[in-house]
Amino acid sequence: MTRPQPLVTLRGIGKTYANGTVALEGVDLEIRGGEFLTLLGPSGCGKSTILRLIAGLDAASSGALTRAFDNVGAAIGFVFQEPTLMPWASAFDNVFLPLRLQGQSRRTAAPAVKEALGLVGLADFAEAYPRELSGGMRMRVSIARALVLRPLLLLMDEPFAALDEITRFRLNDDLLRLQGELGATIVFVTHSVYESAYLSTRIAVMAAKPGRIVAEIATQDAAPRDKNFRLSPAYASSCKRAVEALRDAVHGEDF
Ligand SMILES: Nc1ncnc2c1ncn2[C@@H]1O[C@H](COP(=O)(O)OP(=O)(O)OP(=O)(O)O)[C@@H](O)[C@H]1O
Repeated sequence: MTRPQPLVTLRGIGKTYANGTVALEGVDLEIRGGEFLTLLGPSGCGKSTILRLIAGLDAASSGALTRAFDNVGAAIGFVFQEPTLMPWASAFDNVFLPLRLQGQSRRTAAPAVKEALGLVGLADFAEAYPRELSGGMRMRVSIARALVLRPLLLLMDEPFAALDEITRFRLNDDLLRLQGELGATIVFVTHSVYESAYLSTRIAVMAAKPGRIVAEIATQDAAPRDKNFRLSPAYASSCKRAVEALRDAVHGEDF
């Protein structure tokens, strides 16, 4: 059986910034349809740089990056660590933005905007302003804005890092539910071993100086992600493998 073509393929990717920082060297990575891939690694190992290259927000210095789709703007949704909402606009208008930029009228876009807000549990908060929402709710609006174009691929750069643990757990569950409902492929950046082990079907562990991938951990066969999963041996085993790979990755440094 032939494997389906990956959505995005990185081959021998290097990235050196203008100031000489070698952010990535020799990165080989395939993003496969339907997977939840986490990039896990210490600060500065190039996780955000990989997302930016995949999204076409920056260009690689060497190697080849190929995508199985053309319209990058419509096919990729991006969620950043900060919700980056327009403070003067309602939740509705924030989620409407990508459709507005496509030239849609508010009235034409309304069903899609309401659906996206509904997907993240904010159907009743369309008219609320960011200042009226909690941190978790603001992040939900940000996710709805990324989903409103129904992207093939969702790139998420430490989206829950600033949230408290309980809110983070809740959003982790919501994200898995959303992925199941939408069938989206997700590439997720985190520093957290626990978050990576909970969410992913595959973890790419990275090391810094230069940024590179040092291990891939498949967690696909772990038990279903229900309320007991965080207490399960499968989860503990994924955490252990990720900790060991990270320890090897930062060998010689404090861990
Ligand atoms: N525009 C830039 N110009 C120069 N150096 C940069 C630029 N962007 C990132 N870097 C450097 O490239 C390296 C990788 O950065 P990147 O933000 O991709 O890492 P990261 O793993 O996402 O880090 P963090 O977890 O702290 O967000 C770091 O050394 C960073 O300082």
